[in-house]
Amino acid sequence: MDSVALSSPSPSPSSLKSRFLQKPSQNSKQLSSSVSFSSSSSSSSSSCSDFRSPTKAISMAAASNNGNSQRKIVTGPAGYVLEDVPHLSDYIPDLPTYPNPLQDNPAYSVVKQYFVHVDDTVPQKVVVHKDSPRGTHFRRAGPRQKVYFESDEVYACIVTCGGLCPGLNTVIREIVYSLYYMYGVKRVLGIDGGYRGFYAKNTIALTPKGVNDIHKRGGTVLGTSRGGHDTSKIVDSIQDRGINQVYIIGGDGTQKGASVIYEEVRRRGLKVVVAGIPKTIDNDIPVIDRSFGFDTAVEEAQRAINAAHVEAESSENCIGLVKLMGRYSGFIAMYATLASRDVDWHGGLFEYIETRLKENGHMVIVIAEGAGQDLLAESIRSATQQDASGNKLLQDVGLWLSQKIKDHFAKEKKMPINLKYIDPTYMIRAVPSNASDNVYCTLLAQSCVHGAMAGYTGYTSGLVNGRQTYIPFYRIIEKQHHVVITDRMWARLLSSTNQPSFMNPKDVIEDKKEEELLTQIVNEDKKEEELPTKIPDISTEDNLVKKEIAA
Ligand SMILES: Nc1ncnc2c1ncn2[C@@H]1O[C@H](COP(=O)(O)OP(=O)(O)O)[C@@H](O)[C@H]1O
Ligand SMILES: O=P(O)(O)OC[C@H]1O[C@](O)(COP(=O)(O)O)[C@@H](O)[C@@H]1O
Ligand SMILES: [Mg+2]
Repeated sequence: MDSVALSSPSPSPSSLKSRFLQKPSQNSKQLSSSVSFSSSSSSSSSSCSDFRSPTKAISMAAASNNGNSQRKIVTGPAGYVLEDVPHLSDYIPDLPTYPNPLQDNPAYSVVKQYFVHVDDTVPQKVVVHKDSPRGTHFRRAGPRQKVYFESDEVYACIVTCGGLCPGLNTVIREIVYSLYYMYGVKRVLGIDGGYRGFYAKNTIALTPKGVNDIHKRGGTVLGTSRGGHDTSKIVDSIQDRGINQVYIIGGDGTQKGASVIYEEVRRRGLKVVVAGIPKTIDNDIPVIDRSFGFDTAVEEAQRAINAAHVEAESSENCIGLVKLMGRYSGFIAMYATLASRDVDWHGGLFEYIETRLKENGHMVIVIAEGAGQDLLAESIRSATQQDASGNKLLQDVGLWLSQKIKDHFAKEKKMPINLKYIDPTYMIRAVPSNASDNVYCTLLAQSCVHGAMAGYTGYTSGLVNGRQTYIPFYRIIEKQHHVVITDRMWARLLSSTNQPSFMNPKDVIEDKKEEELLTQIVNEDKKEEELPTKIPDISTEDNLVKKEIAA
Protein backbone atom coordinates (compact mmCIF):
# COMPACT_ATOMS: atom_id res chain seq x y z
CA MET A 1 0.00 0.00 0.00
CA ASP A 2 1.38 3.39 -0.83
CA SER A 3 -0.55 5.50 1.64
CA VAL A 4 -2.40 5.38 4.91
CA ALA A 5 -4.78 8.21 5.80
CA LEU A 6 -6.09 8.54 9.33
CA SER A 7 -8.46 11.34 8.61
CA SER A 8 -9.39 13.30 5.55
CA PRO A 9 -9.08 17.07 5.91
CA SER A 10 -11.56 19.14 3.93
CA PRO A 11 -10.18 19.76 0.44
CA SER A 12 -8.00 22.83 0.09
CA PRO A 13 -7.31 24.37 -3.32
CA SER A 14 -4.11 22.33 -3.49
CA SER A 15 -5.89 19.07 -2.65
CA LEU A 16 -7.71 19.15 -6.00
CA LYS A 17 -4.33 19.29 -7.72
CA SER A 18 -2.85 16.59 -5.52
CA ARG A 19 -5.77 14.24 -6.21
CA PHE A 20 -4.92 14.52 -9.88
CA LEU A 21 -1.21 13.97 -9.34
CA GLN A 22 -1.72 10.90 -7.17
CA LYS A 23 -0.39 7.63 -8.60
CA PRO A 24 -2.76 4.69 -8.99
CA SER A 25 -2.63 2.38 -6.00
CA GLN A 26 -0.81 -0.96 -6.25
CA ASN A 27 -4.11 -2.61 -5.48
CA SER A 28 -5.95 -1.02 -8.30
CA LYS A 29 -5.88 -4.00 -10.62
CA GLN A 30 -9.10 -4.62 -12.47
CA LEU A 31 -11.02 -7.43 -10.89
CA SER A 32 -13.37 -9.54 -12.83
CA SER A 33 -16.85 -9.71 -11.46
CA SER A 34 -18.06 -12.77 -9.67
CA VAL A 35 -21.55 -11.65 -8.75
CA SER A 36 -24.39 -11.51 -11.19
CA PHE A 37 -27.55 -9.50 -10.71
CA SER A 38 -31.09 -9.87 -11.70
CA SER A 39 -32.89 -6.71 -12.52
CA SER A 40 -34.86 -5.28 -9.64
CA SER A 41 -36.78 -2.38 -10.97
CA SER A 42 -39.16 -0.78 -8.55
CA SER A 43 -42.63 -2.15 -8.34
CA SER A 44 -44.66 0.99 -8.76
CA SER A 45 -47.07 0.34 -11.57
CA SER A 46 -48.65 2.97 -13.70
CA SER A 47 -52.31 3.56 -14.14
CA CYS A 48 -53.70 4.50 -17.48
CA SER A 49 -57.30 5.35 -18.02
CA ASP A 50 -57.53 4.78 -21.78
CA PHE A 51 -56.09 1.48 -22.95
CA ARG A 52 -57.67 1.68 -26.40
CA SER A 53 -56.84 5.20 -27.45
CA PRO A 54 -54.80 4.95 -30.66
CA THR A 55 -53.57 8.53 -30.55
CA LYS A 56 -50.58 9.76 -28.67
CA ALA A 57 -50.97 12.66 -26.32
CA ILE A 58 -48.81 14.35 -23.81
CA SER A 59 -50.32 15.39 -20.58
CA MET A 60 -48.24 17.87 -18.70
CA ALA A 61 -49.23 18.34 -15.11
CA ALA A 62 -47.60 20.13 -12.26
CA ALA A 63 -45.48 17.77 -10.20
CA SER A 64 -47.20 17.54 -6.88
CA ASN A 65 -44.34 16.90 -4.47
CA ASN A 66 -41.07 17.63 -6.12
CA GLY A 67 -40.63 21.07 -7.57
CA ASN A 68 -42.71 22.97 -10.09
CA SER A 69 -41.62 21.19 -13.19
CA GLN A 70 -44.08 19.97 -15.78
CA ARG A 71 -44.31 16.21 -16.09
CA LYS A 72 -44.41 14.96 -19.68
CA ILE A 73 -46.66 11.94 -19.86
CA VAL A 74 -47.28 10.41 -23.28
CA THR A 75 -50.01 7.81 -23.54
CA GLY A 76 -50.64 5.27 -26.29
CA PRO A 77 -52.71 2.20 -27.11
CA ALA A 78 -53.05 -0.73 -24.74
CA GLY A 79 -52.09 1.18 -21.66
CA TYR A 80 -48.79 2.48 -22.99
CA VAL A 81 -47.37 5.31 -20.86
CA LEU A 82 -44.13 7.16 -21.54
CA GLU A 83 -42.78 9.18 -18.63
CA ASP A 84 -40.75 11.48 -20.81
CA VAL A 85 -37.94 13.81 -19.84
CA PRO A 86 -37.92 17.57 -20.38
CA HIS A 87 -36.23 19.08 -23.41
CA LEU A 88 -34.65 22.52 -23.82
CA SER A 89 -37.17 23.24 -26.59
CA ASP A 90 -40.00 22.83 -24.05
CA TYR A 91 -39.16 26.25 -22.67
CA ILE A 92 -36.88 27.90 -25.24
CA PRO A 93 -38.59 28.38 -28.62
CA ASP A 94 -36.90 28.18 -32.02
CA LEU A 95 -33.66 26.57 -30.92
CA PRO A 96 -31.41 25.75 -33.87
CA THR A 97 -30.34 22.14 -34.42
CA TYR A 98 -27.23 20.68 -36.03
CA PRO A 99 -26.39 17.31 -37.55
CA ASN A 100 -24.82 14.97 -35.01
CA PRO A 101 -21.03 15.05 -35.55
CA LEU A 102 -20.99 11.28 -34.98
CA GLN A 103 -22.39 10.78 -38.46
CA ASP A 104 -18.97 11.85 -39.84
CA ASN A 105 -17.03 9.80 -37.31
CA PRO A 106 -15.51 6.78 -39.09
CA ALA A 107 -16.05 4.57 -36.04
CA TYR A 108 -19.77 5.31 -35.73
CA SER A 109 -20.88 6.10 -39.26
CA VAL A 110 -20.46 2.43 -40.21
CA VAL A 111 -22.65 1.19 -37.37
CA LYS A 112 -26.05 0.23 -38.73
CA GLN A 113 -28.87 2.19 -37.08
CA TYR A 114 -26.46 3.83 -34.67
CA PHE A 115 -28.88 6.66 -33.96
CA VAL A 116 -31.68 5.82 -31.61
CA HIS A 117 -35.14 5.82 -33.17
CA VAL A 118 -37.31 8.62 -31.86
CA ASP A 119 -40.01 6.23 -30.75
CA ASP A 120 -37.71 3.85 -28.88
CA THR A 121 -38.72 3.49 -25.27
CA VAL A 122 -37.97 0.94 -22.57
CA PRO A 123 -40.64 -0.70 -20.37
CA GLN A 124 -40.27 -0.42 -16.63
CA LYS A 125 -41.85 -3.82 -16.06
CA VAL A 126 -40.89 -6.75 -18.26
CA VAL A 127 -43.03 -9.37 -16.59
CA VAL A 128 -46.59 -8.90 -17.79
CA HIS A 129 -49.75 -10.91 -18.12
CA LYS A 130 -51.66 -11.50 -21.33
CA ASP A 131 -54.14 -8.73 -20.59
CA SER A 132 -51.89 -6.35 -18.69
CA PRO A 133 -51.61 -2.78 -19.85
CA ARG A 134 -48.27 -2.07 -21.55
CA GLY A 135 -47.37 0.12 -18.59
CA THR A 136 -44.75 2.75 -17.88
CA HIS A 137 -41.86 3.33 -20.27
CA PHE A 138 -38.79 5.56 -20.28
CA ARG A 139 -37.08 7.20 -23.23
CA ARG A 140 -34.27 5.06 -24.59
CA ALA A 141 -30.86 6.70 -24.21
CA GLY A 142 -28.38 7.08 -27.04
CA PRO A 143 -27.24 9.41 -29.81
CA ARG A 144 -29.81 11.36 -31.84
CA GLN A 145 -29.52 12.49 -35.44
CA LYS A 146 -29.86 16.14 -34.48
CA VAL A 147 -28.04 17.86 -31.67
CA TYR A 148 -28.88 21.13 -30.00
CA PHE A 149 -25.33 22.34 -29.41
CA GLU A 150 -22.43 23.09 -31.71
CA SER A 151 -19.20 21.54 -30.45
CA ASP A 152 -17.41 24.79 -29.71
CA GLU A 153 -20.49 26.27 -28.09
CA VAL A 154 -20.47 23.67 -25.29
CA TYR A 155 -18.98 24.52 -21.92
CA ALA A 156 -19.58 21.49 -19.68
CA CYS A 157 -18.92 20.94 -16.01
CA ILE A 158 -18.81 17.84 -13.81
CA VAL A 159 -19.43 17.64 -10.07
CA THR A 160 -19.42 14.69 -7.64
CA CYS A 161 -21.41 14.86 -4.39
CA GLY A 162 -22.22 12.69 -1.35
CA GLY A 163 -20.32 9.62 -0.13
CA LEU A 164 -17.69 7.80 -2.15
CA CYS A 165 -18.55 4.96 -4.46
CA PRO A 166 -16.34 2.78 -6.67
CA GLY A 167 -16.46 4.03 -10.27
CA LEU A 168 -16.74 7.79 -9.71
CA ASN A 169 -13.44 8.41 -11.49
CA THR A 170 -14.45 6.16 -14.37
CA VAL A 171 -17.63 8.15 -14.90
CA ILE A 172 -15.69 11.45 -14.82
CA ARG A 173 -13.16 10.07 -17.31
CA GLU A 174 -15.82 8.78 -19.67
CA ILE A 175 -17.83 12.02 -19.68
CA VAL A 176 -14.67 13.90 -20.63
CA TYR A 177 -13.77 11.33 -23.28
CA SER A 178 -17.28 11.23 -24.76
CA LEU A 179 -17.48 15.00 -24.99
CA TYR A 180 -14.03 15.30 -26.56
CA TYR A 181 -13.92 12.36 -28.89
CA MET A 182 -17.55 11.90 -29.85
CA TYR A 183 -18.72 15.50 -29.95
CA GLY A 184 -15.51 17.56 -30.31
CA VAL A 185 -16.20 19.47 -27.10
CA LYS A 186 -12.99 20.94 -25.72
CA ARG A 187 -14.17 22.87 -22.68
CA VAL A 188 -14.95 20.72 -19.64
CA LEU A 189 -14.64 22.04 -16.11
CA GLY A 190 -14.26 19.97 -12.93
CA ILE A 191 -15.97 21.45 -9.86
CA ASP A 192 -14.02 20.86 -6.66
CA GLY A 193 -15.63 19.34 -3.59
CA GLY A 194 -19.31 18.80 -4.39
CA TYR A 195 -22.11 21.36 -4.72
CA ARG A 196 -20.44 24.04 -2.65
CA GLY A 197 -17.54 23.92 -5.10
CA PHE A 198 -19.67 25.90 -7.56
CA TYR A 199 -19.36 28.98 -5.40
CA ALA A 200 -16.74 28.35 -2.71
CA LYS A 201 -13.97 26.23 -4.21
CA ASN A 202 -11.50 25.87 -7.05
CA THR A 203 -12.24 24.43 -10.44
CA ILE A 204 -9.99 22.56 -12.82
CA ALA A 205 -10.02 22.16 -16.61
CA LEU A 206 -10.55 18.51 -17.50
CA THR A 207 -8.82 17.11 -20.57
CA PRO A 208 -8.53 13.53 -21.86
CA LYS A 209 -4.83 13.58 -21.01
CA GLY A 210 -5.53 14.74 -17.45
CA VAL A 211 -8.15 12.08 -16.76
CA ASN A 212 -6.58 9.27 -18.73
CA ASP A 213 -5.58 7.11 -15.75
CA ILE A 214 -8.01 8.14 -13.07
CA HIS A 215 -10.29 5.10 -13.43
CA LYS A 216 -7.57 3.01 -11.82
CA ARG A 217 -8.00 4.84 -8.52
CA GLY A 218 -10.71 4.80 -5.91
CA GLY A 219 -12.48 7.97 -4.74
CA THR A 220 -13.13 10.97 -6.92
CA VAL A 221 -10.42 13.24 -8.31
CA LEU A 222 -12.87 16.11 -7.99
CA GLY A 223 -13.48 15.64 -4.28
CA THR A 224 -16.93 15.50 -2.76
CA SER A 225 -18.93 16.87 0.17
CA ARG A 226 -22.24 16.79 1.98
CA GLY A 227 -24.43 19.84 2.53
CA GLY A 228 -23.67 23.24 0.98
CA HIS A 229 -26.44 23.13 -1.59
CA ASP A 230 -27.32 26.76 -2.24
CA THR A 231 -29.45 26.63 -5.37
CA SER A 232 -29.31 30.26 -6.38
CA LYS A 233 -25.58 30.57 -5.77
CA ILE A 234 -24.99 27.40 -7.80
CA VAL A 235 -27.12 28.62 -10.71
CA ASP A 236 -25.52 32.09 -10.51
CA SER A 237 -22.14 30.40 -10.84
CA ILE A 238 -23.34 28.31 -13.80
CA GLN A 239 -24.71 31.43 -15.46
CA ASP A 240 -21.68 33.64 -14.73
CA ARG A 241 -19.22 31.08 -16.06
CA GLY A 242 -21.29 30.47 -19.20
CA ILE A 243 -21.65 26.75 -18.47
CA ASN A 244 -24.35 25.10 -20.59
CA GLN A 245 -24.09 21.39 -19.69
CA VAL A 246 -24.00 20.35 -16.04
CA TYR A 247 -23.19 16.71 -15.25
CA ILE A 248 -24.02 15.84 -11.66
CA ILE A 249 -22.84 12.52 -10.22
CA GLY A 250 -24.37 11.57 -6.89
CA GLY A 251 -26.92 9.63 -4.89
CA ASP A 252 -30.49 10.26 -3.81
CA GLY A 253 -29.62 13.53 -2.05
CA THR A 254 -27.58 14.74 -5.02
CA GLN A 255 -30.39 13.99 -7.49
CA LYS A 256 -32.79 16.02 -5.33
CA GLY A 257 -30.26 18.85 -5.50
CA ALA A 258 -29.95 18.39 -9.28
CA SER A 259 -33.72 18.54 -9.63
CA VAL A 260 -33.96 21.95 -7.95
CA ILE A 261 -30.99 23.25 -9.97
CA TYR A 262 -32.86 22.17 -13.11
CA GLU A 263 -36.03 23.96 -11.89
CA GLU A 264 -34.09 27.17 -11.29
CA VAL A 265 -32.28 26.97 -14.63
CA ARG A 266 -35.63 26.52 -16.33
CA ARG A 267 -37.20 29.35 -14.36
CA ARG A 268 -34.41 31.63 -15.58
CA GLY A 269 -34.93 30.37 -19.15
CA LEU A 270 -31.28 29.33 -19.57
CA LYS A 271 -30.08 27.07 -22.35
CA VAL A 272 -28.39 24.81 -19.81
CA VAL A 273 -28.79 21.04 -19.63
CA VAL A 274 -28.87 19.56 -16.12
CA ALA A 275 -28.17 15.83 -16.22
CA GLY A 276 -27.66 13.35 -13.39
CA ILE A 277 -25.75 10.11 -13.10
CA PRO A 278 -26.96 8.00 -10.18
CA LYS A 279 -24.22 7.09 -7.72
CA THR A 280 -25.15 5.05 -4.69
CA ILE A 281 -23.23 2.33 -2.98
CA ASP A 282 -26.44 1.64 -1.07
CA ASN A 283 -28.36 0.80 -4.28
CA ASP A 284 -31.22 2.81 -2.79
CA ILE A 285 -32.21 4.70 -5.95
CA PRO A 286 -35.52 3.47 -7.36
CA VAL A 287 -36.40 2.56 -10.96
CA ILE A 288 -32.86 1.68 -12.09
CA ASP A 289 -31.67 -1.94 -12.16
CA ARG A 290 -28.63 -1.20 -10.02
CA SER A 291 -26.21 1.61 -9.45
CA PHE A 292 -22.58 1.68 -10.57
CA GLY A 293 -20.11 0.62 -7.88
CA PHE A 294 -22.59 -1.73 -6.26
CA ASP A 295 -21.08 -4.79 -7.91
CA THR A 296 -17.61 -3.79 -6.69
CA ALA A 297 -18.93 -3.06 -3.20
CA VAL A 298 -20.59 -6.48 -2.99
CA GLU A 299 -17.36 -8.11 -4.06
CA GLU A 300 -15.38 -6.25 -1.40
CA ALA A 301 -18.00 -7.00 1.23
CA GLN A 302 -17.76 -10.66 0.35
CA ARG A 303 -14.07 -10.56 1.30
CA ALA A 304 -15.04 -9.35 4.78
CA ILE A 305 -17.55 -12.18 5.11
CA ASN A 306 -14.93 -14.69 4.00
CA ALA A 307 -12.55 -13.35 6.65
CA ALA A 308 -15.27 -13.63 9.28
CA HIS A 309 -15.88 -17.21 8.24
CA VAL A 310 -12.18 -18.14 8.46
CA GLU A 311 -11.96 -16.54 11.91
CA ALA A 312 -15.15 -18.19 13.12
CA GLU A 313 -14.15 -21.64 11.90
CA SER A 314 -10.77 -21.46 13.59
CA SER A 315 -11.90 -21.06 17.21
CA GLU A 316 -14.41 -22.85 19.35
CA ASN A 317 -17.84 -21.31 19.76
CA CYS A 318 -16.83 -18.44 17.56
CA ILE A 319 -19.12 -15.91 15.91
CA GLY A 320 -17.91 -13.74 13.03
CA LEU A 321 -20.01 -10.59 12.84
CA VAL A 322 -19.81 -8.28 9.80
CA LYS A 323 -21.52 -4.90 9.50
CA LEU A 324 -22.09 -3.71 5.96
CA MET A 325 -22.91 -0.28 4.57
CA GLY A 326 -26.11 0.63 2.89
CA ARG A 327 -28.04 3.00 5.15
CA TYR A 328 -31.64 1.75 5.16
CA SER A 329 -31.59 -0.25 1.96
CA GLY A 330 -29.61 -3.34 3.05
CA PHE A 331 -28.75 -4.50 -0.47
CA ILE A 332 -25.01 -4.90 0.06
CA ALA A 333 -25.67 -7.11 3.07
CA MET A 334 -28.20 -9.19 1.14
CA TYR A 335 -26.14 -9.64 -2.04
CA ALA A 336 -22.80 -10.16 -0.30
CA THR A 337 -24.45 -12.77 1.89
CA LEU A 338 -25.96 -14.50 -1.09
CA ALA A 339 -22.64 -14.35 -2.91
CA SER A 340 -20.63 -15.87 -0.07
CA ARG A 341 -23.19 -18.27 1.42
CA ASP A 342 -21.09 -18.43 4.59
CA VAL A 343 -23.67 -16.64 6.65
CA ASP A 344 -25.98 -18.30 9.07
CA TRP A 345 -28.20 -15.60 10.36
CA HIS A 346 -29.63 -12.24 9.56
CA GLY A 347 -32.02 -10.78 12.00
CA GLY A 348 -31.55 -11.88 15.51
CA LEU A 349 -32.48 -14.53 18.01
CA PHE A 350 -30.11 -15.67 20.75
CA GLU A 351 -31.76 -19.10 20.81
CA TYR A 352 -30.93 -19.56 17.17
CA ILE A 353 -27.30 -18.54 17.72
CA GLU A 354 -27.07 -21.02 20.56
CA THR A 355 -28.48 -23.84 18.46
CA ARG A 356 -26.13 -23.10 15.59
CA LEU A 357 -23.10 -22.91 17.87
CA LYS A 358 -24.03 -26.23 19.44
CA GLU A 359 -24.51 -27.82 16.00
CA ASN A 360 -21.58 -26.27 14.10
CA GLY A 361 -19.28 -24.70 16.68
CA HIS A 362 -19.22 -21.45 14.72
CA MET A 363 -21.39 -19.05 12.77
CA VAL A 364 -21.23 -15.87 10.70
CA ILE A 365 -23.69 -13.02 11.03
CA VAL A 366 -24.08 -10.13 8.59
CA ILE A 367 -25.92 -7.01 9.62
CA ALA A 368 -26.83 -4.00 7.48
CA GLU A 369 -25.78 -0.66 8.97
CA GLY A 370 -29.32 0.72 9.08
CA ALA A 371 -30.79 -2.32 10.87
CA GLY A 372 -32.21 -2.11 14.38
CA GLN A 373 -31.65 1.62 14.80
CA ASP A 374 -34.80 1.91 16.88
CA LEU A 375 -33.38 -0.63 19.33
CA LEU A 376 -30.21 1.31 20.00
CA ALA A 377 -31.62 3.61 22.64
CA GLU A 378 -28.50 3.71 24.82
CA SER A 379 -26.17 5.15 22.27
CA ILE A 380 -23.33 7.59 22.12
CA ARG A 381 -25.06 9.70 19.50
CA SER A 382 -28.49 11.20 19.73
CA ALA A 383 -30.87 9.52 17.36
CA THR A 384 -31.84 12.83 15.82
CA GLN A 385 -28.35 13.94 14.82
CA GLN A 386 -27.91 14.55 11.11
CA ASP A 387 -25.03 14.94 8.71
CA ALA A 388 -24.54 18.13 6.68
CA SER A 389 -26.88 16.84 3.96
CA GLY A 390 -29.67 16.09 6.43
CA ASN A 391 -29.19 12.30 6.48
CA LYS A 392 -29.84 10.82 9.90
CA LEU A 393 -26.56 9.70 11.49
CA LEU A 394 -26.66 5.98 12.05
CA GLN A 395 -25.47 4.43 15.26
CA ASP A 396 -23.12 1.47 15.18
CA VAL A 397 -25.49 -1.47 15.20
CA GLY A 398 -22.55 -3.89 14.79
CA LEU A 399 -20.85 -2.85 18.01
CA TRP A 400 -24.17 -2.79 19.81
CA LEU A 401 -25.10 -6.27 18.65
CA SER A 402 -21.63 -7.62 19.50
CA GLN A 403 -22.04 -6.42 23.05
CA LYS A 404 -25.57 -7.79 23.32
CA ILE A 405 -24.46 -11.24 22.15
CA LYS A 406 -21.44 -11.26 24.47
CA ASP A 407 -23.54 -10.17 27.44
CA HIS A 408 -26.22 -12.72 26.73
CA PHE A 409 -23.87 -15.71 26.54
CA ALA A 410 -21.55 -14.59 29.32
CA LYS A 411 -24.11 -13.39 31.86
CA GLU A 412 -27.26 -15.35 31.11
CA LYS A 413 -25.99 -18.59 29.58
CA LYS A 414 -22.58 -18.82 31.23
CA MET A 415 -21.41 -20.13 27.86
CA PRO A 416 -17.98 -18.88 26.73
CA ILE A 417 -18.02 -17.55 23.19
CA ASN A 418 -15.53 -15.84 20.91
CA LEU A 419 -16.79 -12.94 18.83
CA LYS A 420 -14.84 -11.30 16.00
CA TYR A 421 -16.42 -8.11 14.75
CA ILE A 422 -15.46 -6.87 11.29
CA ASP A 423 -16.54 -3.44 10.07
CA PRO A 424 -15.22 -2.97 6.51
CA THR A 425 -17.34 0.17 6.07
CA TYR A 426 -15.05 2.58 4.24
CA MET A 427 -12.97 -0.14 2.60
CA ILE A 428 -15.79 -1.32 0.40
CA ARG A 429 -16.46 2.09 -1.10
CA ALA A 430 -12.90 3.45 -1.42
CA VAL A 431 -11.69 0.83 -3.89
CA PRO A 432 -11.49 1.33 -7.67
CA SER A 433 -14.38 -0.14 -9.62
CA ASN A 434 -14.12 -3.68 -10.95
CA ALA A 435 -14.32 -4.65 -14.61
CA SER A 436 -18.08 -4.98 -14.75
CA ASP A 437 -18.65 -1.62 -13.04
CA ASN A 438 -16.12 0.04 -15.35
CA VAL A 439 -18.09 -1.07 -18.37
CA TYR A 440 -21.31 0.07 -16.74
CA CYS A 441 -19.82 3.49 -15.85
CA THR A 442 -18.72 3.94 -19.45
CA LEU A 443 -22.20 3.25 -20.84
CA LEU A 444 -23.83 5.51 -18.26
CA ALA A 445 -21.47 8.39 -19.03
CA GLN A 446 -21.81 8.02 -22.79
CA SER A 447 -25.60 7.84 -22.58
CA CYS A 448 -25.70 10.91 -20.39
CA VAL A 449 -23.59 12.92 -22.86
CA HIS A 450 -25.73 11.81 -25.84
CA GLY A 451 -28.83 13.02 -24.00
CA ALA A 452 -27.33 16.41 -23.17
CA MET A 453 -26.12 16.98 -26.74
CA ALA A 454 -29.62 16.09 -27.95
CA GLY A 455 -31.08 18.82 -25.75
CA TYR A 456 -32.73 16.65 -23.14
CA THR A 457 -32.50 18.00 -19.60
CA GLY A 458 -33.83 17.34 -16.08
CA TYR A 459 -33.00 13.64 -16.37
CA THR A 460 -30.98 10.93 -14.75
CA SER A 461 -29.27 8.46 -17.01
CA GLY A 462 -30.02 4.94 -15.80
CA LEU A 463 -30.25 1.28 -16.65
CA VAL A 464 -33.79 -0.11 -16.80
CA ASN A 465 -34.18 -3.79 -17.59
CA GLY A 466 -30.72 -3.85 -19.09
CA ARG A 467 -31.25 -0.82 -21.36
CA GLN A 468 -29.89 2.68 -20.99
CA THR A 469 -32.67 5.22 -20.46
CA TYR A 470 -33.39 8.82 -19.49
CA ILE A 471 -35.52 9.00 -16.36
CA PRO A 472 -37.15 12.25 -15.20
CA PHE A 473 -35.71 13.47 -11.89
CA TYR A 474 -39.05 13.25 -10.08
CA ARG A 475 -39.15 9.46 -10.58
CA ILE A 476 -35.67 9.04 -9.15
CA ILE A 477 -36.24 11.11 -6.04
CA GLU A 478 -39.81 10.21 -5.12
CA LYS A 479 -38.90 7.25 -2.88
CA GLN A 480 -36.05 5.02 -1.78
CA HIS A 481 -35.37 1.50 -2.94
CA HIS A 482 -34.82 -0.99 -0.12
CA VAL A 483 -34.68 -4.71 0.51
CA VAL A 484 -38.18 -6.17 0.85
CA ILE A 485 -38.18 -9.08 3.26
CA THR A 486 -41.33 -10.51 1.75
CA ASP A 487 -40.05 -10.76 -1.80
CA ARG A 488 -38.42 -13.51 -3.86
CA MET A 489 -34.86 -12.28 -3.41
CA TRP A 490 -35.14 -12.51 0.37
CA ALA A 491 -36.66 -15.97 0.09
CA ARG A 492 -33.68 -17.00 -2.08
CA LEU A 493 -31.31 -15.68 0.59
CA LEU A 494 -33.06 -17.66 3.30
CA SER A 495 -32.84 -20.90 1.37
CA SER A 496 -29.25 -20.32 0.29
CA THR A 497 -28.07 -19.76 3.87
CA ASN A 498 -30.49 -22.17 5.51
CA GLN A 499 -31.77 -19.63 7.99
CA PRO A 500 -35.24 -19.19 9.40
CA SER A 501 -37.22 -16.15 8.40
CA PHE A 502 -37.80 -14.82 11.95
CA MET A 503 -40.90 -13.11 10.64
CA ASN A 504 -44.28 -13.51 12.19
CA PRO A 505 -47.46 -13.39 10.11
CA LYS A 506 -48.21 -9.91 11.46
CA ASP A 507 -44.94 -8.56 10.02
CA VAL A 508 -45.78 -10.08 6.64
CA ILE A 509 -49.18 -8.49 6.62
CA GLU A 510 -47.78 -5.12 7.66
CA ASP A 511 -44.99 -5.29 5.09
CA LYS A 512 -47.50 -6.14 2.35
CA LYS A 513 -49.75 -3.32 3.50
CA GLU A 514 -46.85 -0.88 3.27
CA GLU A 515 -46.05 -1.99 -0.28
CA GLU A 516 -49.73 -1.78 -1.28
CA LEU A 517 -49.99 1.66 0.23
CA LEU A 518 -46.92 2.82 -1.69
CA THR A 519 -48.32 1.49 -4.96
CA GLN A 520 -51.67 3.10 -4.21
CA ILE A 521 -50.03 6.48 -3.50
CA VAL A 522 -48.00 6.31 -6.71
CA ASN A 523 -51.08 5.34 -8.73
CA GLU A 524 -53.22 8.08 -7.24
CA ASP A 525 -50.44 10.55 -7.84
CA LYS A 526 -50.25 9.48 -11.45
CA LYS A 527 -54.00 9.56 -12.00
CA GLU A 528 -54.00 13.18 -10.90
CA GLU A 529 -51.18 14.01 -13.24
CA GLU A 530 -52.67 12.21 -16.19
CA LEU A 531 -55.64 14.55 -16.32
CA PRO A 532 -55.04 15.66 -19.88
CA THR A 533 -54.03 19.18 -20.67
CA LYS A 534 -53.90 19.06 -24.41
CA ILE A 535 -50.57 18.99 -26.15
CA PRO A 536 -51.01 17.13 -29.37
CA ASP A 537 -47.66 15.59 -30.22
CA ILE A 538 -44.39 14.52 -28.70
CA SER A 539 -41.30 16.67 -28.27
CA THR A 540 -39.95 19.12 -30.78
CA GLU A 541 -36.90 16.99 -31.36
CA ASP A 542 -39.08 14.02 -32.20
CA ASN A 543 -41.13 16.04 -34.64
CA LEU A 544 -38.03 17.27 -36.38
CA VAL A 545 -36.60 13.81 -36.83
CA LYS A 546 -39.99 12.42 -37.82
CA LYS A 547 -40.25 15.04 -40.55
CA GLU A 548 -36.76 14.10 -41.62
CA ILE A 549 -37.65 10.42 -41.80
CA ALA A 550 -40.86 11.19 -43.72
CA ALA A 551 -38.87 13.30 -46.19
N1 LIG B 1 -33.49 17.79 -0.71
C1 LIG B 1 -32.35 18.31 -1.17
N2 LIG B 1 -32.37 19.46 -1.88
C2 LIG B 1 -31.22 20.00 -2.37
N3 LIG B 1 -30.00 19.46 -2.17
C3 LIG B 1 -29.91 18.32 -1.47
C4 LIG B 1 -31.07 17.69 -0.93
N4 LIG B 1 -30.68 16.58 -0.27
C5 LIG B 1 -29.33 16.52 -0.39
N5 LIG B 1 -28.87 17.56 -1.11
C6 LIG B 1 -27.46 17.85 -1.44
O1 LIG B 1 -26.91 16.77 -2.21
C7 LIG B 1 -25.56 16.53 -1.84
C8 LIG B 1 -25.34 15.08 -1.54
O2 LIG B 1 -26.34 14.57 -0.66
P1 LIG B 1 -26.05 13.33 0.32
O3 LIG B 1 -27.34 12.92 0.91
O4 LIG B 1 -24.96 13.71 1.25
O5 LIG B 1 -25.42 12.21 -0.60
P2 LIG B 1 -26.03 11.30 -1.75
O6 LIG B 1 -26.32 12.17 -2.91
O7 LIG B 1 -24.94 10.34 -2.02
O8 LIG B 1 -27.26 10.66 -1.19
C9 LIG B 1 -25.26 17.43 -0.66
O9 LIG B 1 -24.45 18.52 -1.11
C10 LIG B 1 -26.62 17.90 -0.18
O10 LIG B 1 -26.62 19.20 0.35
O1 LIG C 1 -19.38 8.80 6.90
P1 LIG C 1 -19.97 9.38 5.65
O2 LIG C 1 -18.96 9.82 4.65
O3 LIG C 1 -21.00 10.42 5.90
O4 LIG C 1 -20.69 8.19 4.91
C1 LIG C 1 -21.50 7.21 5.51
C2 LIG C 1 -22.64 6.88 4.58
O5 LIG C 1 -22.24 6.95 3.24
C3 LIG C 1 -22.74 5.86 2.52
O6 LIG C 1 -21.67 5.00 2.20
C4 LIG C 1 -23.33 6.35 1.22
O7 LIG C 1 -24.32 7.31 1.49
P2 LIG C 1 -24.75 8.43 0.45
O8 LIG C 1 -25.61 7.74 -0.57
O9 LIG C 1 -25.52 9.45 1.20
O10 LIG C 1 -23.53 8.99 -0.17
C5 LIG C 1 -23.75 5.19 3.45
O11 LIG C 1 -23.86 3.80 3.23
C6 LIG C 1 -23.19 5.52 4.78
O12 LIG C 1 -24.17 5.53 5.79
MG1 LIG D 1 -27.84 8.91 -0.11
